[in-house]
Amino acid sequence: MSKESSNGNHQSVSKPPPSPSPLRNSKFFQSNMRILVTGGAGFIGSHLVDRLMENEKNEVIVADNYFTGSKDNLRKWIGHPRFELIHITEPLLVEVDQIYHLACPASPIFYKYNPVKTIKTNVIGTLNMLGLAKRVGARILLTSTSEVYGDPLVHPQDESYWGNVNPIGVRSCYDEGKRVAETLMFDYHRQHGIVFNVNSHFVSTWWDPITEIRVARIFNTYGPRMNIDDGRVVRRVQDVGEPLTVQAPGTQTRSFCYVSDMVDGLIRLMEGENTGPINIGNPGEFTMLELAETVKELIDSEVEIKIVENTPDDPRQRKPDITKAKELLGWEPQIKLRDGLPLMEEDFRQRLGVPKKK
Ligand SMILES: O=c1ccn([C@@H]2O[C@H](COP(=O)(O)OP(=O)(O)O[C@H]3OC[C@@H](O)[C@H](O)[C@H]3O)[C@@H](O)[C@H]2O)c(=O)[nH]1
Repeated sequence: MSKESSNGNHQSVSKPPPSPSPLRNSKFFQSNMRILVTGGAGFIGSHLVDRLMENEKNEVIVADNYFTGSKDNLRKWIGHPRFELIHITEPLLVEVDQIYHLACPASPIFYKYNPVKTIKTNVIGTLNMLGLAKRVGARILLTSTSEVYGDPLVHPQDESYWGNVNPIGVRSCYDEGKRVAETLMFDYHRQHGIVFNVNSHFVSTWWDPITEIRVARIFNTYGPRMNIDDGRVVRRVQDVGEPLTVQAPGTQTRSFCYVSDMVDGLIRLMEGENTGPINIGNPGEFTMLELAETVKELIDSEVEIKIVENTPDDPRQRKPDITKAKELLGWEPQIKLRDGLPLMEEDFRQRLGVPKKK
């Protein structure tokens, strides 16, 4: 807000800052952090909720439409006094301090199933969450994706790379959707709360703070609680009793991050001082054939590896440069693929009721 002064410059108008809720400062009410997690019933979301709930000062609200997530993932928190679960597809009116915005189908088979819904989730969903963040002054973190790099021509990918995305391809509902979501995040950040005078000098507007944003570009993630029907490669190569389907040519690469490492990176980003975008992923790079061979070696030595047809626009290589995450967040992944795969397999066997192979 600004007004014209006698010398023609815009001056900031004095307006008292919003006073914090009296309850927050009361000695009987600990200053809890109220955190919204969209997509919190999903694979990464539910692990994030577990970690946030471990802190007794946090109250967690999950908003999910259960398209790919499941209440089952949050079983242990349902009914907890610091936890709330909302079934939602529409704009949301809540008072929160932080928003982790994860909601979006992430497996290619799911996001390509209803591409219009996918892009709407990324564009309209992110706009709604930014509107909420702005209204209540919450810090918002977007889980963007390594798919913003498309079929990358730079390897490994660092955050300064603009990507190589087919804007009209079958994956673009997700890739371009996330790219727009990133744009919205930075536009809100730049636009809101900044007032310039006529000489283009910045005038601080402490009562209307800049929307605080955090953008994580997350790379392929795996671990317990992935949807049984997820269809992503780490899930598929663990289909008990089924051949391991490797999509041709099998030389394409991915880098797989265990879910607990991912959650740790997201929380560090949220709590830190950097907007990002920051790559969160494990730089250990494998071809899909190497992945299948590793599963064969660790989990089922008799399983057949079958080469099947690939899908359009499949990125040929992907590996995060995590220099920024290391330097700015003090983060790097701890769990190697060889250690994480058996943990994931154990979870799948338990959920499917399948005995361990001798
Ligand atoms: O059964 C399968 C499935 C997939 N694949 C191959 O495995 C590779 C990885 O495919 P996935 O379906 O697991 O996931 P993608 O890497 O293509 O996309 C993922 O990227 C990062 C995230 O943001 C998303 O989770 C997702 O879009 C691809 O090269 C694919 O061709 C197989 O070889 N066999």
